[in-house]
Amino acid sequence: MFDIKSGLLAIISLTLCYFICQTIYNIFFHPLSRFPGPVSHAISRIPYCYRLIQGTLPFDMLDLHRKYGDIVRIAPDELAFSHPDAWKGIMGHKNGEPELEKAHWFYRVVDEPLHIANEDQHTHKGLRRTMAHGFSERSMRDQEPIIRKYVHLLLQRLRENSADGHPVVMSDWYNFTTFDIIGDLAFGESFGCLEGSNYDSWIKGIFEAGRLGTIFQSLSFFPLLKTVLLALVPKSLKESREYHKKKTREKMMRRLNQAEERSDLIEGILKKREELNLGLDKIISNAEILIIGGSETTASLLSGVTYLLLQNPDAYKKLVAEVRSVFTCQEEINLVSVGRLTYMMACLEEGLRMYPPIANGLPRVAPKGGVTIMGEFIPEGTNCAIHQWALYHREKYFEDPETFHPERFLADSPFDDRKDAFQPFHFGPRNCLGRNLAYSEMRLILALILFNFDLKLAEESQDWIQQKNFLMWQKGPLKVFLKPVN
Ligand code: HEM
Repeated sequence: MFDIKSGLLAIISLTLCYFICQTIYNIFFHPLSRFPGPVSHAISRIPYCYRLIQGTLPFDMLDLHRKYGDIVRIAPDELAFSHPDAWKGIMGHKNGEPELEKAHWFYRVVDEPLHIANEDQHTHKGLRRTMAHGFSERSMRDQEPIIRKYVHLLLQRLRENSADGHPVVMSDWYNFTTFDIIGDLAFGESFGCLEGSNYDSWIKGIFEAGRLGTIFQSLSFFPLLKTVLLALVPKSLKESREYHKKKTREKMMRRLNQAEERSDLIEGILKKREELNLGLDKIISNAEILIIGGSETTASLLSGVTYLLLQNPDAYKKLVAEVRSVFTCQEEINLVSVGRLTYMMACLEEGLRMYPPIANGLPRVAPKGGVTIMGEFIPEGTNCAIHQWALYHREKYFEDPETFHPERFLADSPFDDRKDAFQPFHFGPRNCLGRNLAYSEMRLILALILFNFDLKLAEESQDWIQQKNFLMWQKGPLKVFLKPVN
């Protein structure tokens, strides 16, 4: 007689049997089984998700590469690469062959309109060509007055806030500045962070999105669980999301209603919106990705490099001497003239190496028919990623990687490094469109601060760099004493 008990037993046995067969297949017969890595990662996606959600993935990846080598299997269907040649193999131009598309489980976690950073290859090309105008040398020259306006407000705020002799939270001030600048360049108005000395709720949402993003990415592998959890999201959270969308829409409508032409980052796609078939939602999602990609990244690096300089007094003194000798007054400091600061550039590069704003690997997927990377055949459907923080901390490619040595990036560097491993803005047709803007903006801000103030790290921020990473660094307050130079 078939009763409930034996039915249940049969289901449990079948499930167990399925998992055992799956485990044996993943370890011994899967096309990726020849690649080294921890058995737990070969069997299941869960260990990867656990590290991602815990915020320790960048550091764990370094341990894994040290133990297993340049190519590590970090999930049943994912390989992590840690070698200079991997950039070209995974992200390089493919000369007519299909590119490795961005992994949907990582890039498209919510049902929102797509944008330049997560569109498929074909649509991306047109968008990028159009948006590139806003990032040209000429546009950047036109954008300079906007950028300067916020940097000058930053200097004013720093003077006011340091006057009582207390340390200022530099990490917040860098965030306020870069969010206001990109807000203006993408939406036609700032977030008022510097004005109000406060974060806008829009920006607080971005910080929360980092942690939530890792959870959603992990849930992509467990769709049933995702559906259940989404159904449990409280009504208040859904309402606040709707409110956020409404405010963003109003922001963009104000930009669209501006009559005069504006040489900003969004003008290009506004002009071609019909040709590219871009509705308001898509324009907004592209503006949003500019804010997310263009402000937290530069602000993180500015905080990181400030910390590293203040922990390395020789480098700090050398940089201050450079800024104050190349320029005699602050009016000389602009987006172009900061190009004369060679030591500053080396400091920023070294900051990007030790504290890359995009620390984790962003997975791409091997196309139909597979692909060859670093001489290895990689079967189709395999996720492939390069984890920057881990790669830049490997002794094999960077001499004395734990120490801040800007000299390694100078022309006559005595360091025996593999510089081609260093790609903080990624590589190939989907590399960072804002690279030049980022460098100019960061140099302008840092140069003006060092020209105007002497800096000292507060005691409570000595270990500031010990952070977790949830797609972005979980920066604590970076407290710094500022003393006006004159
Ligand atoms: C230190 C600062 C920055 C770093 C380290 C950085 C890094 C990156 C990286 C690694 C990517 C590739 C992402 C991927 O493969 O999915 C990227 C893409 C992008 N970045 Fe940046 N970024 C920075 C600043 C900026 C700024 C200031 C902007 C301008 C607002 C910007 C705009 C973009 C855009 C539009 C893309 C997408 C490009 C495409 O898909 O064609 N970034 N960035």
